[in-house]
Amino acid sequence: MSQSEFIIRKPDDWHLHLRDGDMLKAVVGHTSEHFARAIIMPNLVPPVITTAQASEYAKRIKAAVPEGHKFEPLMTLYLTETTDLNDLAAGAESGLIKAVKLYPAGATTNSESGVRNFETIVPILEKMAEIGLPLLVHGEVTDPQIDIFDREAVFIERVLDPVRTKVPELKVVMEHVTTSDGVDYVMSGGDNIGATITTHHLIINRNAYLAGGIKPHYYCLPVAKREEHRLALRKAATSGNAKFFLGTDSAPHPDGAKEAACGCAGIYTSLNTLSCLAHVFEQDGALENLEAFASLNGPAFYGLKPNDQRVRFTKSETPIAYPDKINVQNDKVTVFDPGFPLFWKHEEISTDTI
Ligand SMILES: NC(=O)N[C@@H](CC(=O)O)C(=O)O
Ligand SMILES: [Zn+2]
Ligand SMILES: [Zn+2]
Repeated sequence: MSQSEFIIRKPDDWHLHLRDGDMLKAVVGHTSEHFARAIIMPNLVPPVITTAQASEYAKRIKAAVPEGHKFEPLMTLYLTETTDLNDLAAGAESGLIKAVKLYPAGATTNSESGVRNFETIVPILEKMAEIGLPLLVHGEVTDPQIDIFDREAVFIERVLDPVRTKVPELKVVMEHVTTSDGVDYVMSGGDNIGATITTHHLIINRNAYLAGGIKPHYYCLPVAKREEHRLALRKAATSGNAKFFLGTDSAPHPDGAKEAACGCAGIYTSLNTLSCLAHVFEQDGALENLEAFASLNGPAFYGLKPNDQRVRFTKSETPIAYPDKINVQNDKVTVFDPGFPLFWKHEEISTDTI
């Protein structure tokens, strides 16, 4: 399909790191400008474990949203082995808590308070299944014996599948799926499993951070895999299949923390994500499925209505300009460089005109 303009419902981001304090203030506008809602990751330091903490964090996010933007943070709790089941159920009941995030301890940024023994959380998962609260998983094992490129596939076999067999009614989202193994597992898993796919995993493979010098701004977790896996993700995302939806996993770190001997994992994509996605979907001849991926499949999985607002995408003749870095206090955050120029602009339009 060759076209230079199209309109979709306003997208949501089903996996987002906003951080806190100065970083939150610096980044939230890049999301709230183009997304109506986002699932907010709870891996702060200290993590967001209780409903009261989530409620306070939601207030700080709302206070940081620039004037004129309408944005709803969808709050999550960080699952620990000592999470209070009653607090979690009450948080869900109140409507504030939309999901619970499982980090295997040590798997990624700020995951030290995560879960070591998966048996301990079974009663919590049973309660979540009962009340229909989704479990969001960072799907990688932490066993040092397992090669980092295999950690997602081994997580499915050792943790995810046994958990789903034990608690079959549990709704699960495999966050930032990166392998064909993950895509196949989700595809064959019935209605109560879905997956988010990031923008960057649709664009980069492992050469991006390893070939021609080490490139810390393409380093994230799960690490981008071989090209065949990227292609499997592209196929899943652009197919329109309701199980797959956008979760940018935009994860800002100051440059100083990434350009280091032990650099942090995370790629900052909020600022140019929608232009990148339009490029990807156009390349794959699937612009008609961008709305499903970015605006329809996520709400359907979460049992929410899609947004009423509309966004118009227009393809410009010349590449669009965007900053390669943003300022945060005394440091910078590098914006994701897709490696090709971007031509798709987008703006919210008045619904009276459609
Ligand atoms: N994706 C990342 O590489 N980093 C995320 C954590 C996560 O989502 O695993 C972060 O919080 O920085
Ligand atoms: Zn993660
Ligand atoms: Zn993340």
